[in-house]
Amino acid sequence: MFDLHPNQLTDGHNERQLALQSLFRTLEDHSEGTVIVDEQCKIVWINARYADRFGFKDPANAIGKAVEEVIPNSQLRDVLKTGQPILLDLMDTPDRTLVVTRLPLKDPQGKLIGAIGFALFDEIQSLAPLVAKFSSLQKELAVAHESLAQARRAKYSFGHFIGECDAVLELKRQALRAAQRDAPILLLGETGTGKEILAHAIHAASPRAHKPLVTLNMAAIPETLLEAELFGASAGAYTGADKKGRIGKFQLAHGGTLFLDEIGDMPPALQVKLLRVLQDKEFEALGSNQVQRSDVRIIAATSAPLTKLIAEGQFRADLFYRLNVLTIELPPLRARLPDLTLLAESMMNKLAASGLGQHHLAPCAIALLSQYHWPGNVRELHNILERALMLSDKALLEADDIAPLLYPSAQPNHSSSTQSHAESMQAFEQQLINEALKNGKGHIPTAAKQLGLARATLYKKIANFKLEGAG
Ligand SMILES: Nc1ncnc2c1ncn2[C@@H]1O[C@H](COP(=O)(O)OP(=O)(O)OP(=O)(O)O)[C@@H](O)[C@H]1O
Repeated sequence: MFDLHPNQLTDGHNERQLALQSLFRTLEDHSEGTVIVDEQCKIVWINARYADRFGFKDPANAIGKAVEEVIPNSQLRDVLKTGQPILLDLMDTPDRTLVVTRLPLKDPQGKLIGAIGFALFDEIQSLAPLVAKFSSLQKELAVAHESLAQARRAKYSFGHFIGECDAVLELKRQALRAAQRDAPILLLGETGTGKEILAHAIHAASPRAHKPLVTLNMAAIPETLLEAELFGASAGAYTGADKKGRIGKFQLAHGGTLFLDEIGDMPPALQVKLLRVLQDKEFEALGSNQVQRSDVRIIAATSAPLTKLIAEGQFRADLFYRLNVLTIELPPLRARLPDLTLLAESMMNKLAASGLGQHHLAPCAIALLSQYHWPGNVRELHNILERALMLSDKALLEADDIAPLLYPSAQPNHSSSTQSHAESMQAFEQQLINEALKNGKGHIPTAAKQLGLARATLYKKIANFKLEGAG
């Protein structure tokens, strides 16, 4: 195909020139059409075959015309604008789709002087398997994007936050007002008081509602992975599975809201980086020095005593002041007992729908629940009711059905009647911890939450008891 004579190849000066000429001739001979335009995108040359395809019997009649007057869907003007080739593309013509290549033409000094287009072939059918695969991959991608977007929408609105007592109405008023602003929000409250529901509701009521809501729980991710989880990692920042790089939660939440749960557990080094994002709206991915802009609204939550953590040097005061702009305190369940019946009935309705049968609470059961101190708050109420429903067939639950679940140690335990008070208490605590670990499938932060204990306290207790499966 390349009609170079072997002697000509030994001439180093001519080699490149000959190769270029030969390449052009080969493409010209074997393509369906060739067109060359000048820097104004006017046709300076078109071969007869190509001109004929567009209704010009004599190619000379196409010369001097703007390329689009002859080839309506030509993109050669884009090549002139960008100076970049379009190596492979599909172009529709009135009778068929062509596979085309478009290249910029430059003079020896590199100045753009025009562009050249080749219609490589019109046998689009030969590309059918490739095109079919491409369109099926595109469809799969669209489905995956949709389900990801679904996962990043708010799951709860203010309607899901059950409660009508004065404290809760005031809480909802504050949250609704905060939703309209763009400053960070800090949600404070004991474990199980509904901070996560409220974060979702705030996002759903904010002007960012149609953008993603992304959540990261600081206590649930090992410290070594947190930075990449939050800010992303550039390719090569890692070895192993993540060596391709990673998109961080800040990028995923772009335009929307980032909910940072258990902010009190954020490692000090990351606190500095978060502070910078809050101040300057800038950050860099792990292993990259490229500065990225962040348009993310932060909602942070914690059940930890932040002021105590600051005093102990575990939480930065400057970060606290940045976060502590719109602060909302969620009251514990024991401070909103008027809502207990409403909460319990709503939970029992949901549990009934999940197949546990419709139950109600007798006044004596409600009185008993109202006396309890609820260290695990609304989450604990849900657990107690779920267990009561599983254990009883009665439609109307009474105090006797609930008491053993609230105060198991108060129940007679004949096998341990010879134990001292301290031994009984220890056995009881061990049993509680074992149960929480079982419920949480060995996950210590989950078990700690259920028990209303700090993680560090639970670790210590487990070490003392030498519990099996503490994981
Ligand atoms: N006001 C409420 N109405 C209905 N359900 C609630 C309410 N508050 C909490 N819950 C339920 O209690 C459980 C715990 O709520 P959530 O996770 O929002 O609490 P949290 O304060 O974020 O807890 P933690 O600090 O342990 O993460 C969830 O199942 C939630 O649905």
